[in-house]
Amino acid sequence: KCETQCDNTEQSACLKDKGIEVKQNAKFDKYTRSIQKALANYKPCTTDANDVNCTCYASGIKRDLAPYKSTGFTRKMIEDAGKYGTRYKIYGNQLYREDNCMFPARCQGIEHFLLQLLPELRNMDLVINTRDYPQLHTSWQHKGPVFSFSKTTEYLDIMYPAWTFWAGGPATKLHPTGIGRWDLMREKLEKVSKAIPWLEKEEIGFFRGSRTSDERDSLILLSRRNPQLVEAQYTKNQAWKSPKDTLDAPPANEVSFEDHCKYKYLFNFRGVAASFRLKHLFLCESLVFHVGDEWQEFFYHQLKPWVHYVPLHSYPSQQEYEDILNYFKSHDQLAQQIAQRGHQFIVQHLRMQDIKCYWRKLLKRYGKLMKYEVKPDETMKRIRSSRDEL
Ligand SMILES: O=c1ccn([C@@H]2O[C@H](COP(=O)(O)OP(=O)(O)O[C@H]3O[C@H](CO)[C@@H](O)[C@H](O)[C@H]3O)[C@@H](O)[C@H]2O)c(=O)[nH]1
Repeated sequence: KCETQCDNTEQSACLKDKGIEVKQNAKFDKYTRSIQKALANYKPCTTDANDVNCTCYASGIKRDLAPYKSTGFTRKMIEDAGKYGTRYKIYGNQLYREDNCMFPARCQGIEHFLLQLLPELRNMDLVINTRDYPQLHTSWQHKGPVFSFSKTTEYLDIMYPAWTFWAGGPATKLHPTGIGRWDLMREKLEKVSKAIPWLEKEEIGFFRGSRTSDERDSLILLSRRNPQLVEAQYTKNQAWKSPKDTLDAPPANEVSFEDHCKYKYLFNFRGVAASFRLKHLFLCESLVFHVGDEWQEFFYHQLKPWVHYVPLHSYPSQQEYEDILNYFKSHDQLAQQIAQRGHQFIVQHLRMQDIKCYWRKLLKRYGKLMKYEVKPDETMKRIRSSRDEL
C-alpha cells in the first residue's frame, strides 16, 4: 500500500503505519501457530466422556506421592509434619480430627468428602494444611507428608481438592458465608451460559477481584486507560485498609459469577496461591485468559494452553494484553472454539463425582504408604456426618 499509494510527504508516516502492520501480523501469526501446534499435539486424557475412574488426574497423584515411594510414611514423619496443618486420623472406618481447626468452614469443606469415603479407607494418619500457602519448600529439610490445595513445583505438598468445592471459600458480599457448593454453582452457571450465546457476549476483557497479587495491576491500569477494551477493577477484601489496596481507586462493586458470563474474555490470575475463580470462569463458556502457570490446583495439569485457555506469562505488559485481545477480536471463531473446549472439559471432568473420585484415589494410594500400625488417639475428636446426627 505504501509503495503504490503514498506520495513523498506522506511516505514516512505511511511506512511507519506499514511497520506497525507488519509487526502486528507477525505477532498474530505467532498466536495462530501456537494454537495449531497445541491442537496437533493434544491428546485428550481419556476417550471415556464419563471418566468414572477420574483417570485424567491419576498422573498428578503419582507425581505428588513419588517422593515417598521408597520410604513410605513412618510414625515420626507424620508426627513431625503435624505442625504444618490440621491432624486427621481414619481409624476403624471413622474420622477423627484434632480439636482445633484454624478455619472451621474449610475443615467442613474437607470433611464432607472424607466422611463419604470412610467405608472404603484403611487406617491412616493425615496432616491437612488449610492455609492458602503450601508448607514444604523443596529446599527445606522437612519432607512431610502434608496435604495442601495448591502449590508450585518448588513445593512437596500433596495436592487435594480445595474445601471450596463444598464450603469455606472466600467470603464476599455476594457469598457472605463463603463461596462453596460447586455442584449448585455448576448448575446455575450452566443455565446462564446457555442463556447468553457467544455472539451476544460483550467483546471486552473482564476481571473483578481484590489485589491479592500485584500481578493483576497491569490489567487494571489498562482498563483505566482503555475501558472499551478491558473492564477490570479491584474490589475490597477483608484485608482492605485504604485506596492503596485497590491501586489508588475506590473499591469497585462486586460482580456475581453469573454476570461474568456476559463478557467474552475472562481473566484469571494467581492470588496468594491459585485462585478458585478459574473453574467458574470456564463454566461461562467465555474465552479464559490464564496469567502465569506456576500456581496449580489438582486439576490444572489437564487443562492445556491454547487448547482450553489462552496462556499469558506472569506479569504481562499492557501492550501484551492489547495484542492478544486484538488478535482474538479478529479471530472470533478460534476464540469460540477454545472457549467451548475449556467449558466442555470442566463440565465433563470437574463434576462432584470427580472430586470424590480424586480424594478416593489419592487416599487409597496414600494409605498404602503407611509403614506403621495406626493407633487410636484419645485426644482427637470424632467427626460425624450430619446424617449421623439425625
Ligand atoms: O466481584 C467479585 C470479586 C470476587 N469474586 C470471587 O471471589 C473470590 C475471591 O476473589 P479475590 O478477592 O480476587 O481473591 P483471590 O485472590 O482470587 O483468592 C484469594 O483467596 C483464596 C481463598 O482464601 C485463596 O486460595 C487465594 O490464593 C487468594 O488469593 C474469587 O473466586 C472471585 O472470582 C467474585 O465473584 N466477584
